[in-house]
Amino acid sequence: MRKKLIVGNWKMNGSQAANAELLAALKAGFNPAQSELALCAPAPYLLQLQAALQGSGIDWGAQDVSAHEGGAYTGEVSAAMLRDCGSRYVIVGHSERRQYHGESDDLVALKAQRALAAGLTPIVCVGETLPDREAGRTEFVVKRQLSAVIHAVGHCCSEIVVAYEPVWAIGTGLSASAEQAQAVHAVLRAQLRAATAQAERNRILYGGSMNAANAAELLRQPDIDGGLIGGASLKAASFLSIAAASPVVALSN
Ligand SMILES: O=C(CO)COP(=O)(O)O
Repeated sequence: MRKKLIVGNWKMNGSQAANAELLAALKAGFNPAQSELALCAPAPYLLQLQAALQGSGIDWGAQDVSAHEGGAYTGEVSAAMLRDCGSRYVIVGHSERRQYHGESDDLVALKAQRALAAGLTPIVCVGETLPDREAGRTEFVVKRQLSAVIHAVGHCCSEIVVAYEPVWAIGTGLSASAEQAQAVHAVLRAQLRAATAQAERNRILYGGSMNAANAAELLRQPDIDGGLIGGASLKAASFLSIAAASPVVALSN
């Protein structure tokens, strides 16, 4: 079993003062024997995370990255800049970016490629909307989204993290059931296995209303390797209790 990876996606939340409090509490409560922990913060706070978290065992990263390498792209943040701020991870293709910023599968794939080239681990989000699920299109949609990334990153495929985030479960308080999530994770694992001999290394996270109450059951599933947590990552107590719900793993990967 892979050691669980619990990632907080702060989305557009935080302030220097609130972050300082949250980071101090997380550092004090983090138990590296239980899980790996990472925080994906708004870009202006990455240096604050670097200063606070260096040497703590907690990783950090961003929530988006430019598809361009650098130059005249006003407002964009490059993968190299994120790396320069000590980031290990970057989320790409979050449904909020796909939905509100029109990000296509191909753009997300390019961003994943840029991230890997700069030494970052992309956390590639996939997930169906409620109409997709109701029309029986869940598998088709998530496979199409992941396929674009697999195609773009080629032999680096085993280095990505995948996050299955059903859009209907995000911020709604209505998590997918452990069975629903595991079924989709198994589909994604099979897709990764077909693309790389090292698919057992890939972590596939679940995201969508994961909280202290439902984390243990979700994290017990064989293909759920961790969580991508929104709302519940903004409070130290709830985020740490999700991390503490990770099953104990004898051998880390
Ligand atoms: O979008 C998410 C993480 O990326 C999930 O958000 P919530 O945990 O708030 O549902």
